[in-house]
Amino acid sequence: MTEPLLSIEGLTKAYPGVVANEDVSFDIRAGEVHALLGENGAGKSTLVKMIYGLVKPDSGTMHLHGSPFTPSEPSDARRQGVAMVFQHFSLFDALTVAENVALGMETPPPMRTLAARIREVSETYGLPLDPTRTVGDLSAGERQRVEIIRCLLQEPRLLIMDEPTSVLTPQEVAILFETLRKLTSEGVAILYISHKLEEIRTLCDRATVLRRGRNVGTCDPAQTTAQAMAEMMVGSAFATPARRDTSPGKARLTLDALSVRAPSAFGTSLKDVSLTLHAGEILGIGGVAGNGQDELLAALSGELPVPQGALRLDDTPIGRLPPQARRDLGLFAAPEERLGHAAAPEMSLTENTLLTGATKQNLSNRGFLHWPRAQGFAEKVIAAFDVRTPGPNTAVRALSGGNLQKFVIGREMAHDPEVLIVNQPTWGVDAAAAAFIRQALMDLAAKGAAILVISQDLDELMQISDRFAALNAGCLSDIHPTAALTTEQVGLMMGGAHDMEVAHV
Ligand SMILES: Nc1ncnc2c1ncn2[C@@H]1O[C@H](COP(=O)(O)OP(=O)(O)OP(=O)(O)O)[C@@H](O)[C@H]1O
Repeated sequence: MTEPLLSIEGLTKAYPGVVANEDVSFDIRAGEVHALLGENGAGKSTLVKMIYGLVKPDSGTMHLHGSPFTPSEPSDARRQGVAMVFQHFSLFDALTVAENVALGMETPPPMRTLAARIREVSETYGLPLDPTRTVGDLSAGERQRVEIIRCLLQEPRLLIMDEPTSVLTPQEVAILFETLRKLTSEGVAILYISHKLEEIRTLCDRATVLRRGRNVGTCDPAQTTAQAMAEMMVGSAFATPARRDTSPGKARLTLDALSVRAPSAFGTSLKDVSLTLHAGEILGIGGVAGNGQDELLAALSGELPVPQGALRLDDTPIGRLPPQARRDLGLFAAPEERLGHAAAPEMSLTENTLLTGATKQNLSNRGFLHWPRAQGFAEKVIAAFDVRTPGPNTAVRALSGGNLQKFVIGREMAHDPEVLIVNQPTWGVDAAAAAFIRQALMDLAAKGAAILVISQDLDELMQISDRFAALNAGCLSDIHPTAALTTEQVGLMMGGAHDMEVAHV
């Protein structure tokens, strides 16, 4: 039996109204990939923040290599060999890779030495990255490599990764797993948070499951089915989404040869994009992040004005209408970035209902807000989407990532939209909640809504969408019925084979 690298004994941390971690104990061994599982709000982020010195436990102890470990801040944790790659990268777009890495170091070496070190680590660990490239030009996978290399330069003994594969292509996931395996062969331990259970079964040696802040057990993922792990997290069985029979209705939303410049320097311009979205269908748009997804959502939601005639809702040209005017016509949208875009972090859930629901739910009248009604609407969303929070007056920033996602998607769906555009609807959401959101989208389509789902999760799109297209460098592939597509054809569409022939059934 290997001596534990890190032992955690009875860690407890409470926030107002919620115990995020309660008496959590487990060990992490050198050279293992240890998964930390749990549904949204189970306390995973809180636990790793305590290990990384960002949050101080109320009680409990930790030992690193047998010595008491009480990191007072992240730099203290880093000095003792603990590194962390966050879900949200903290990089400056306008700086180079090497400059970004230097910013994270307490005493950076001269730039040439650092660039050489980055090249060396990048080659040793199979993470291709040029230190002189500007970060704004990098893909999500390459940005993540900057963060990983930044960590590896500190030669960590424990590397914590928070949902590292949610932004990666399948090929990038394979590269990352190779790197992690090399690290573990050198004795580094990896603490790995993810909701992707099949990946955990492939990669991880052990998994510890948190449920409502408590450790409910450790299992061997290779010997446990994904469904069994999901049920351990939730404490009960849950239903997987069931496809419905579809009969698409009339065309509702039509985008006609839209070309539009990206609003930001590092965005992607849309090139000659045409699509028709019908009542009662889900149209899935796949593709690797950064290929025009944000711009497409912005053009459809009204945040990015386009030529008036390029976008029509039924027969009405709406290209220049702002988001609120589109909502008045029944078109709602939920963007990918939940903090700061879909929701205002410092405002309460009740206040956040006003952002998109003021008119549709009659939450304001001649400029006066109707608070009881807004609160009632927030409570309805919380109940319908099982948002774990002490109540509607909680600030958005206090919600766990997955619970905020449930709130944002639930808020738009609760308006009973006629046309709904969503980007990454289940990003960071646990298996049971993802199944719930997917089922809710299918039910809404079955009631006649026209739904466009942009997602990087191909399995999700194959499961819920009736037709599928892929975005690549701002161009949209042809649109095909999902049921007729093979994985290989989908890969080709994502790679930019726009005029491939697909057998229609
Ligand atoms: N700063 C904070 N203030 C108040 N409550 C908080 C704070 N941070 C976390 N919480 C609460 O603690 C609980 C655990 O949250 P945590 O972020 O650790 O969950 P998680 O398992 O990482 O969830 P997810 O998978 O959704 O990211 C949640 O109920 C959350 O609302």
